[in-house]
Amino acid sequence: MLRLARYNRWAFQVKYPTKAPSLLFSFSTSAAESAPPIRVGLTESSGRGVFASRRIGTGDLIHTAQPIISHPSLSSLYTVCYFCLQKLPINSGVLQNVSFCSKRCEEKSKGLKYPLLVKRLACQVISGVVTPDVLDILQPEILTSEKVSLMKKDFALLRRNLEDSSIESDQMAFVTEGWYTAVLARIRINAFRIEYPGGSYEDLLSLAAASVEAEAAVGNAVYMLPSLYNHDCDPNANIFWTENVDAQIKARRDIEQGEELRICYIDASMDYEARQNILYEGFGFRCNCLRCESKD
Ligand SMILES: C[S@@+](CC[C@H](N)C(=O)[O-])C[C@H]1O[C@@H](n2cnc3c(N)ncnc32)[C@H](O)[C@@H]1O
Repeated sequence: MLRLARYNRWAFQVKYPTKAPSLLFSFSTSAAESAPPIRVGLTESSGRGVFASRRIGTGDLIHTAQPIISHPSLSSLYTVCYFCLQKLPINSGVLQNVSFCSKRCEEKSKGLKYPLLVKRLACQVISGVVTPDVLDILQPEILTSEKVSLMKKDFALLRRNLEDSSIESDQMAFVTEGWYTAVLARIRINAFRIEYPGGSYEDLLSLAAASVEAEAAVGNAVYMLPSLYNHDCDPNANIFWTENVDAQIKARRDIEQGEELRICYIDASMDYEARQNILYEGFGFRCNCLRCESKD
């Protein structure tokens, strides 16, 4: 999970509903027939969380999820579809100069190409795909006043960028400093880094190139339901991507009804101190999982 956040004390006014979202879930036919075996509820000490509503077996697909917003990483701009992040075909060793894998993806993205999730979201709102408050339900990062000042500079750039694109002022009336910081505060702690499992020769080549450029991810995306999963350093569920931006969540072991489902936000092979530091510095919380409580 991409977590760039620093979690400091600055009273940030947010709309933060506790109602579970009911949109943007999609369910595979191999998952439960009608609804996934989960419910969203309150945990004792980690805010909202996702719980098993019935027993789930090891390896079961719990649900899949489509993103609210996504964008390719800069090194993948021309190698994956700009909308669904699926790898683009390679033609005789030369990458085709296309950015969408299909007409459908091109139409769904309305042809818009912006490198940042927040700009992408602004464009989606302007083109009527989503409403400006679509991310309000997600937990925001708590921002320092210094961070907000920095964001304001970026905000001015975004406004200028939209004005330069000849977008009518009433169409972008929602693009205020308040909207920008609130959206970014959510993106920063809820965006996932999308990496595909390496397999083919091309995958290995691009992985090698990516490690030189320190960017193995094909892109980033924000989802609704997956953002409600809390972290565990020994998780009982995994989130992963196989060929495009659609996420899959699977059980890593048998899970009893009522048990909280948790995924791992970081590299769980690190030691206790390193994990705690990364989770605190980057994600803004002290991990309360069993593994951390026993300082393993
Ligand atoms: C992506 S959100 C997860 C959903 C969140 N609990 C909510 O109510 O929206 C990440 C936030 O959940 C809390 N959290 C997640 N895992 C945690 C853990 N292992 N220990 C303590 N807090 C945790 C932290 O506040 C963290 O910033």
